[in-house]
Amino acid sequence: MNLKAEVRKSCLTQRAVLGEKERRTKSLIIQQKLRDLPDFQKAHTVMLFLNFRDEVETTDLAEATIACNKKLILPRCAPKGILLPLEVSNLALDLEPGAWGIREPKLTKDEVNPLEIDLVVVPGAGFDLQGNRLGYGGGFYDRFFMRLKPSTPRVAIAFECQIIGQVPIDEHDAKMTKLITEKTVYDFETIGIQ
Ligand SMILES: Nc1nc2c(c(=O)[nH]1)N(C=O)[C@@H](CNc1ccc(C(=O)N[C@@H](CCC(=O)O)C(=O)O)cc1)CN2
Ligand SMILES: Nc1ncnc2c1ncn2[C@@H]1O[C@H](COP(=O)(O)OP(=O)(O)OP(=O)(O)O)[C@@H](O)[C@H]1O
Repeated sequence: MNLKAEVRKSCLTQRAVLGEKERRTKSLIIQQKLRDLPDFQKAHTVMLFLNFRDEVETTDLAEATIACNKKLILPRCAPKGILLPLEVSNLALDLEPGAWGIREPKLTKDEVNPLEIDLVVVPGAGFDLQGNRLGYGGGFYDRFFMRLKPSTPRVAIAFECQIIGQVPIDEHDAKMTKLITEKTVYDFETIGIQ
């Protein structure tokens, strides 16, 4: 197994240790921290993801985004590692089980221009405190980040137990601007500015 795959496995094993109840409680805290962020409050168009497997739960956040009249964008996996950003206005009507059983927008939903997105909330298997991210190995988000405005915040959400000393990185791996856990908000933009 290569290094990324090995580290990914270890991060996912750590995350799986959390019980259902613990994950629910921590997820509520993380979602609230995200809602408190100026990046979120200022944003008109927010791209979230809907959780699968043992990820931070995000359904409440998605509902809240719609309820405060923001444009909600959710990703749909397309061939060749492409992520389609589709607009969702109703979680009960606009979704279907997609790739890997992830709740994804139906293909009939409108595709938005990535340049219009004000904030991207990012999932991941593991993170380090230099802002590096390890995903599931599809390369979906790294390809997608290249289509955003460079100034669009990329805010990862994860449990504290998914943080490791150093994420193995390649040239194409984009850094996060922030990472929210149940413990705190790590801000990687200010690094090097102080
Ligand atoms: N909730 C959520 N949605 C998301 C992501 C995510 O991380 N979380 N993604 C973030 O990118 C994309 C989906 N990416 C995925 C990439 C790989 C596998 C997967 O199961 N891969 C195989 C191993 C493949 C291999 O080793 O080559 C597996 O784990 O069995 C699942 C999702 C888009 N949507
Ligand atoms: N911007 C890119 N352009 C071309 N290929 C890319 C790009 N980003 C990633 N890839 C390719 O995609 C594959 C998976 O990359 P990587 O392991 O970094 O994915 P990941 O960040 O873990 O996955 P994800 O973003 O789907 O959660 C690698 O083979 C990598 O070379």
